[in-house]
Amino acid sequence: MPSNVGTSGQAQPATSLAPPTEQRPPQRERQGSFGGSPRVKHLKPFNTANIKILLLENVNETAVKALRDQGYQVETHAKALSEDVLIEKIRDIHCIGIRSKTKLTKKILDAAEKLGVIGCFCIGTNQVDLEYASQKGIAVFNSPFSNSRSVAELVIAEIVLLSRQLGDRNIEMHQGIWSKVSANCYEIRGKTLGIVGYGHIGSQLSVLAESMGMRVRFHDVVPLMPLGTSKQVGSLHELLEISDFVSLHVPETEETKNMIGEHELNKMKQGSYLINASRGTVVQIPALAKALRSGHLGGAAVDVFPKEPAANGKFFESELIGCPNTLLTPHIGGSTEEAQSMIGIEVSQALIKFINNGTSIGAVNFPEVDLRAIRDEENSIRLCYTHANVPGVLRQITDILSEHNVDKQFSDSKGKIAYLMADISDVTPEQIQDIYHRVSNTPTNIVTRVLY
Ligand SMILES: NC(=O)C1=CN([C@@H]2O[C@H](COP(=O)(O)OP(=O)(O)OC[C@H]3O[C@@H](n4cnc5c(N)ncnc54)[C@H](O)[C@@H]3O)[C@@H](O)[C@H]2O)C=CC1
Ligand SMILES: O=C(O)C(=O)COP(=O)(O)O
Repeated sequence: MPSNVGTSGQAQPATSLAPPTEQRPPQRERQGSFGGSPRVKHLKPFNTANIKILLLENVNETAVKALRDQGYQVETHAKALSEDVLIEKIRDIHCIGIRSKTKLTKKILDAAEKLGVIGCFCIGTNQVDLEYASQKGIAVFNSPFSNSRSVAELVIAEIVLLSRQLGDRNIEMHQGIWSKVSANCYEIRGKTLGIVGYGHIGSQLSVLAESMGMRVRFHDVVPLMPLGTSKQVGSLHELLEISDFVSLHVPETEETKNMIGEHELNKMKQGSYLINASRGTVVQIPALAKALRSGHLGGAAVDVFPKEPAANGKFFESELIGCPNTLLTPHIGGSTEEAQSMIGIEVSQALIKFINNGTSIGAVNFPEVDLRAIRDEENSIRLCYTHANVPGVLRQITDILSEHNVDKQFSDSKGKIAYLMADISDVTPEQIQDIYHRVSNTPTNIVTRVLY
């Protein structure tokens, strides 16, 4: 992170922590003071132009604008970068924004010398080594539901398309073939939709499907409130056996990898349909291709693949190409103007709050910590301390801060790490330097930042 946003125990020069008044950011806006409530300080890093942000995979303009408006240096790329280029680029940056394609592995994160925060401008965070990121004190944010509606609408369309074999009819017409058939074409009214994973997308789909007259059943690993007249069933196998359509909406985890293979496909009804807009690894593609070619399944719609091309125009290969009544889409479930614009706003705001204020609310791999606004006083600071979650740390911090006026403090832990925020008033530049130096040199330090 930038000069005043220290990393891993490296003491920063005094000037970077306590700039002279004339070097401070312009006087910040002040919050309205109903009933004489105290003015609040809008924290900002010392020099926002020092903060370098790399945005990949065509992250929406709403995010680019919001981040540039903060004064950060923002570099954008329309595509994912190759591993070699990414390793080079990530070395020097403080924040990276990605979508579902960029894999932030241990190797890549190890190359990132200053990285403090990652923004996934999508729902899935499986492309990031979350545990390793937290060990390195890197917070990861995503957009948990801004594209859920777009995915649910796509699936509704696919249910109708599959049921009427529209994909195949469309291909035939473009080849000049007139083939008017009604055999094995159905209305969706009264058919059973089986949803696997009844979270944001699955439950939204449930509501839309019922409004089209479908009967909805779902399977999830946790008991959930069924919406409308839908019902949760006892097991995945039970769901597969009773459904005319099965739609997958689970995250990529160890448990969901290869969740649908030959055995599961055989459990599905003769002539039923499978839809996968979750993650490519959830379905075993050779088994699905076999079930489609044999006619056991009536069709499938697949939006996500175990291996996806890195960019538009690159070659796509799959055993599913040419299978009957099979709709293949290039991972566009969340690709609508509405979703991308909302995601851009939501994730950029989370990144700005973390960089400027230390707020980790909404982080997927970090303890969620926030403090009410800091008092607008010249000599007040906010300490943000990410540390190993072991006994005795708070005692050390209390010792260091005991000579100062701690206005408020909050800390929380998640797994192996913990995160503490403390607002301290009436500190001189020398004292700020001393606090920073002592805290960042504690044996449990992962990242220490001082904001003002
Ligand atoms: N195709 C696309 O463009 C998009 C794909 N996605 C994918 O869809 C996934 C689901 O998204 P949301 O609904 O927002 O997630 P969510 O987290 O709201 O819901 C996921 C649900 O799956 C359940 N679940 C987890 N493991 C399970 C298992 N083994 N068996 C049954 N249920 C299980 C969870 O309990 C949860 O209720 C995302 O993780 C992402 O990978 C999301 C957005 C766009
Ligand atoms: O939101 C998700 O998890 C998605 O899969 C959408 O990914 P994308 O932003 O289109 O790369």
